[in-house]
Amino acid sequence: MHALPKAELHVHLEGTLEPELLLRLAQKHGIPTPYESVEAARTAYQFDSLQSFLNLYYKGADVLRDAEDFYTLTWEYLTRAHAQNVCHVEPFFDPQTHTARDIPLDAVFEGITGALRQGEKEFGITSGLILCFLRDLSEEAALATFEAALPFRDQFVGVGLDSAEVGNPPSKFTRVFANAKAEGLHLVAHAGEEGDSSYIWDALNALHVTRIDHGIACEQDPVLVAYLREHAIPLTVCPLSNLKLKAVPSMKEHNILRLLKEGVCVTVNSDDPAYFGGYMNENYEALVTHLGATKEELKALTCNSFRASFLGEKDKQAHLARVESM
Ligand SMILES: Nc1ncnc2[nH]cnc12
Ligand SMILES: [Zn+2]
Repeated sequence: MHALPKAELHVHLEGTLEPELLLRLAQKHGIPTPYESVEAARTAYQFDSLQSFLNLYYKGADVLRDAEDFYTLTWEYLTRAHAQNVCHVEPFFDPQTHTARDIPLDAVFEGITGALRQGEKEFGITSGLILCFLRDLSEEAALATFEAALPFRDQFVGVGLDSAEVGNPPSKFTRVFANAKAEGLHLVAHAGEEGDSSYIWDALNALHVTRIDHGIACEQDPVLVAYLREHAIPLTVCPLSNLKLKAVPSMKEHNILRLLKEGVCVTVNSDDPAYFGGYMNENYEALVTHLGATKEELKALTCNSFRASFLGEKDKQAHLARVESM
């Protein structure tokens, strides 16, 4: 499993901020931190809901101030991903978390894409960056963010939707997703994480996304499960995240392998690994330990990660052939 080549399609770069780096950057910028030590930070990372996590996650992101910080953040993530045989990544970032603090967008892009380029050069990790809108903010704010990001259009391949789900349905963002589609961008959205299956339908029908982030609530609606299977709409599932944020009561009750058996294109991802206690391999390991995932199932999940990616057909086939040969 460790040796299997994998693609990661659901990871928030801000969620890869390990306590060690958080403290280092706080010291660099002379910012008081809410944590006295790495241990204190890890102890504080206890959540009972998505919102309780987001409160700490946005607070942590405050230490990211300049291009060098975004470079280091992304580089450290890529180094960990490479050590776990992740060979393609489609990471998210939240520009509004940074522009709200007057961090210029060009510093954010410069740092992130500089590291992604270096990751391809040094590790051979290919990537496609996804710009996420914060759904608890207005669509006007998302539209302004999208306009501001257009000068960097060649540095991202898609747009997504994240932050507090319940009460912020995808259809709130219909216009900005239509604009992104007109720009030829890929469309994804978090849906059915804490929200019910109606959020997934809404993301499909109102935003026309081609991939759903999380999506575990689809099981509430058998018609939706059949739709996802028949239209080959992938789900980027994040098992450890779902456990930590109590989207599932226990790992034993996680539905990822049930959905795999039902023919849904489910994939394994880490979401916010610095906060949820594991990167890609720890997420796969949880499926072996608690759900008895077999080698064939692990291979099917890694194959799905390439099928569900925004790689070109030739690259997908090359990766799939490598997995099949193992
Ligand atoms: N799991 C998650 N759900 C929604 N927004 C997020 N932002 C970072 N992680 C998230
Ligand atoms: Zn997420």
